[in-house]
Amino acid sequence: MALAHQPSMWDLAEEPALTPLAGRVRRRALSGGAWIDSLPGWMAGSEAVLEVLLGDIGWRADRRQMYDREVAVPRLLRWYGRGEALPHALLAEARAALDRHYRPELGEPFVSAGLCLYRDGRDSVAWHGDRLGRARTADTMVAILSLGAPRPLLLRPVGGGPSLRFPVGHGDLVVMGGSCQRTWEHCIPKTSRTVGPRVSIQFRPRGVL
Ligand SMILES: O=C(O)CCC(=O)C(=O)O
Ligand SMILES: [Fe+2]
Repeated sequence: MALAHQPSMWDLAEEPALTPLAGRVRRRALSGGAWIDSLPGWMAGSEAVLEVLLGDIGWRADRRQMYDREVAVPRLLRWYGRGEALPHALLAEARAALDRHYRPELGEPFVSAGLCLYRDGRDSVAWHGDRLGRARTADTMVAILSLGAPRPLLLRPVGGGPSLRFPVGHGDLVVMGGSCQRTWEHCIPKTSRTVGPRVSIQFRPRGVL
């Protein structure tokens, strides 16, 4: 894929590696039984992993019906279901590390990995909760590893209220938990700034979409 991509000075030199989660993840309680965990720079040297993901891993340009016309989804997608090999060994390690850290609280493993590629500032995801599946009625977790150019992940309570802003890129981790998918919404807004590509990897338990 021919994407103008300027490797970042941040993490070019390092070998990619995950840093520990225990004792370093910070939790912020939100209203309505939701919470968000964050660990900036969870994956060090993530530029090398980004390079692999920006290659030909089967990215799909989806289209969806909007009223009477079909429009392009403004980002590329690649979905990895249970048992499907992930495109970089460190992503499998990331899922295993999340599983070890969160299993006592979550009670089940993270199984799927949904990848989104935001090619530039025109790519985005509109306000939504991941509540097509079980998260519509039950508490769960969605863990997001972000690689590449930071973009703000915004969260706001369903029904309105001020939004929170988490800039995510370069190996940062955020985990949305508790009732977050049904009592809060999240989005990645478009920006007119010049930004490089960002890839987000969302790890979800079975039946959470
Ligand atoms: O890019 C992100 O970090 C968020 C993506 C997202 O919310 C989704 O695919 O459901
Ligand atoms: Fe989402």
